[in-house]
Amino acid sequence: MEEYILRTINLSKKYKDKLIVDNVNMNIRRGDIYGFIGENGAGKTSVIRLITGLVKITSGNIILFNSDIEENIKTQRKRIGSLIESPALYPEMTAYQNLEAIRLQRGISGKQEIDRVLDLVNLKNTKNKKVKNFSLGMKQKLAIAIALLGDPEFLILDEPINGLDPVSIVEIRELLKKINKDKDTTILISSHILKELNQLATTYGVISNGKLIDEFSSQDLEQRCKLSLDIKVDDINRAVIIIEEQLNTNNFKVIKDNTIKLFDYINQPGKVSSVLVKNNIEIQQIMTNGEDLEDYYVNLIGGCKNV
Ligand SMILES: Nc1ncnc2c1ncn2[C@@H]1O[C@H](COP(=O)(O)OP(=O)(O)OP(=O)(O)O)[C@@H](O)[C@H]1O
Repeated sequence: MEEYILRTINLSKKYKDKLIVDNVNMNIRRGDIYGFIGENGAGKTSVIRLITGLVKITSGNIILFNSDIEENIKTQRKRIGSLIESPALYPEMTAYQNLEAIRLQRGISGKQEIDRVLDLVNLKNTKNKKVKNFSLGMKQKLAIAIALLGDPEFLILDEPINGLDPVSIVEIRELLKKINKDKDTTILISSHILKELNQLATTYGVISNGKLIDEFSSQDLEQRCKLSLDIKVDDINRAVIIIEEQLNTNNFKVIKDNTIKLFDYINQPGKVSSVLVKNNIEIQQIMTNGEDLEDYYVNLIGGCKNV
């Protein structure tokens, strides 16, 4: 049976009369790297704040580690490590001192935990450097190290790669993959840049105007974005037989409107149409189809280019 780390049931948040999180049903399984995508202002941070208990739910429910009772959820939240917006760092302190202060605040035992997280985020060699002299990338890595203190089972990162240079993005991506693989840490990571999540996420949730408009696995996404030759014909049953017998392929599926989605012969529409026409099949339309991830996302959220 699948084990869910988090499910939200019609999760909603209203500010004044405006519903900014609108009946969100989210499903995150153990071991998922859940890419939470949405344009600016879509509601990603608001959902994350509801999950982590920073703001009160207007209506709906959260099931966290199989628990949906408010008192238990409070306890279960201790199993979460989170980075939400920029954390308050002590600028006059080093990375080590910042982590030590937070370790003590949170009551996490063992100083060796600091070395562990500093090592993970590759900040061990910053020694006496004060945080005020850190680059944005270093500060972000320190923020992730803070979220990793105590080795949480569920890591929630709100836009952790925002504004980072490409090298830091790759580093953080590799780090997240590593802890997911080594520790089976479940990760929820939000971004408005689909391309960045694409190399990381195993599951996606897409939010737009406060509504979770889609949730799918990376395999689904690959399938949905796959290139195909779409052929609309008058007689679908015969066309299928001809494709199987004369083009020797069953790498296709029949979709709506008498259309066959053929995943072979993509660059040979002439060959496919001539075989069908020779067998008296009327071709009403033939076109290559397929989207890259960006197109897919833009289409999904209704043509919003702000991604
Ligand atoms: N405390 C608040 N009071 C009123 N409106 C709010 C509050 N917090 C957020 N909002 C509104 O809720 C909407 C969603 O904001 P949110 O920050 O969750 O989006 P987001 O997807 O995280 O965007 P971004 O990528 O820009 O961070 C926005 O329209 C925002 O103005």
